[in-house]
Amino acid sequence: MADESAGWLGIDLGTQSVRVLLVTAAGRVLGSGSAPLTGRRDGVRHEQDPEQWWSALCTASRAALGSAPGVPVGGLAVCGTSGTVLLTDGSGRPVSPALMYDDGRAVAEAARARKAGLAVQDTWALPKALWLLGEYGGGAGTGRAARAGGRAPAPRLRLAHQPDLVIARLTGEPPPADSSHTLKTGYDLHAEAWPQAALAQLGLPERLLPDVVRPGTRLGEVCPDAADATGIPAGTPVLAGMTDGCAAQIASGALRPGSWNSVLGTTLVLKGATRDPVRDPTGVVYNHRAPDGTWLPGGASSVGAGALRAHFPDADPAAMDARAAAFEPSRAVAYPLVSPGERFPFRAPDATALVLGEPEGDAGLWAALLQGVGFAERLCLDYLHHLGAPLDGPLTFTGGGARSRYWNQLRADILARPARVPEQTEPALGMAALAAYGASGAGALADVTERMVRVRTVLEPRPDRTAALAEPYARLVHALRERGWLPAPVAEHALTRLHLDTGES
Ligand SMILES: Nc1ncnc2c1ncn2[C@@H]1O[C@H](COP(=O)(O)OP(=O)(O)O)[C@@H](O)[C@H]1O
Ligand SMILES: O=C(CO)[C@H](O)[C@H](O)COP(=O)(O)O
Repeated sequence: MADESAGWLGIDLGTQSVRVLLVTAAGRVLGSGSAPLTGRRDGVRHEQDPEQWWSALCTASRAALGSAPGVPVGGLAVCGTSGTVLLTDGSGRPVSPALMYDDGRAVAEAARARKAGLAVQDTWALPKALWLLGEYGGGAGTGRAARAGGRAPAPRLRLAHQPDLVIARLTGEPPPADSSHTLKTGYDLHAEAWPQAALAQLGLPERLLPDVVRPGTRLGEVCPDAADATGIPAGTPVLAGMTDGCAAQIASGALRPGSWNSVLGTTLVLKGATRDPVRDPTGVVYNHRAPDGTWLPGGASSVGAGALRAHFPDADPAAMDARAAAFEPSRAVAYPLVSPGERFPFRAPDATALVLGEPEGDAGLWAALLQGVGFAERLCLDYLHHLGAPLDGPLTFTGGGARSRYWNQLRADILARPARVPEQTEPALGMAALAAYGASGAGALADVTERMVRVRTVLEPRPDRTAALAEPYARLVHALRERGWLPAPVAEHALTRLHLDTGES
C-alpha cells in the first residue's frame, strides 16, 4: 500500500517503555505513543513482569492512534529486546518472570551450551531458558536439581520470547516465534531448524520450543477483544517482527550489502547488511537474517553512552560537549564499559572499565569518555574487517548518543569515514517498515525502507583530526592487548588499518 493516507504500526517492547509509531509508507509520522515499563534489577539479575507489556501496549497504541483518528492501518509488527525469554503454560500464560536481555545469571548454563557445540554468549536466551527450566520447569521447588538436567520439565510448558505474549493477545492465539528472536535461543538461521540433538542433550525438549517463521510472515489479525483494548482496528494484519537491534537497523536504512549502522544507546550495537554471513569462530559476531535473505551480521558491545549517565547523572550533554571540545584529542584514554565484561569486539568476561591517565576535571573526563566510545566503535569495525566483512557501504549513526552533533563529528573523525544521521531512527519505525514489507509480500526490504527513512545529516571526517586521534587510539589498543582482553592478531590488524588511514607509522 503506497497510499499516503494509510498508516503502518510499529510496536517496540523496550526495556524502559513500550513505544508505538504510526507511519505512512513515505515516513510521515501520523502518531506516536509510549508507556513506561518497570523492571527488577539486582546485581546481575534483571527481570520484568510480562503482564505489564500488554497494559503498556494498550496505553501506547491508544495514544498513537488517537492523534490520527480514522486513518486505515495497513498492518503492524512488534519487536522486543533480544535474548529476553520466559516460560508459559500451554495456553500462553506466563509461569515465570521474563529474564531480560542482560540478565547475567545463566553463566554456567551458557558454558554447558557451548560444550554441547552451540556458539552462545552468557546473556543469550538459550542459557536463560535452561536456567528458567531449573527454577520454574518442574513446578514449584525444583530449583537447582532440575537446572543441572536431573528432572524433566512439566509437560505443558512452552518457551516464549518477548513479543509472543502481546501477539497472542492481539490475534487471540499463541503465535509461532519469529526467527530473529530465536537466533539467541540456538535456532539455526542457515538450516532454518532447531538444533534438536544438541538442545535435547541440554534438557530442552522439542515440545518446549516454538514453531518458527521468518520476519514479516502474516501471523493473523487483530481480534475484536484486542481491538477494544488497544484501539487498533479489528482485522488489522499482524506480521512477525524482529529483535530491537534488527528493528533499529531497518529504521536506519542500512540494508544494502556493505552498509552498516551503529546504534549508540546505553550500549553500542553495530550491524551491517551482507550477502553472506560473517563467520566468526569466537562467536563474538553473530548473524541475523532479513526476510529477503540479506544477512545482518554484527555484535553488541558493553561500551556505550550509558557510561556518561553513570559518571554524570545530571549533566546537560550539550553544555558538557562544549566544554569537552578544549580537551580533544584527550590524552587520558578510556574504555568506557557500562557494566563489567566485554562481548564485542572481543570476549572478555573479566574486563572492567578503563581510564589511563588523569582526565582534567569533569570536562576532561567527559572528553575521554566520548573519545573512548568512538575508539571502541573503531575497534569493532577493525574486528569486522579482520573477519573479512565488507565495510565499503555507507555508515549510519542512530540511538540516543547520535543526538550529539559534537560526538557524531568526533566519531566520524575517529572512524575516518563519512557517517549519516537519519531523522527518525526508533526501532518502532523499523517495525512499521517491516509490516509494510510483509503485507506487500515481495521485493527487497531495502526498497520499502528507503521510502520510509529520511537522512538528516551527513558528516565528513576531518583528516587532521583523524591524524591527531591516532596516537591515543594506538595506546588504547596496546593497553587492551596487554591486559589479555584483545587478541594479538586483532590488535595488529587494528594498528595496520590505523597506519593506512593516517599514513603514519
Ligand atoms: N545529547 C546527547 N549526548 C550524549 N548522549 C546522549 C544525548 N542524549 C542521549 N544520550 C545518551 O543516550 C543514551 C540513551 O539512548 P537510547 O538509544 O534512548 O537508549 P537505550 O539503549 O536505553 O534504548 C543515554 O545513555 C544517554 O546518556
Ligand atoms: O541491547 C539490546 C537488547 O535487545 C540489543 O538490541 C541487543 O543486545 C542486540 O541484539 P540483536 O543484535 O540480537 O538485536
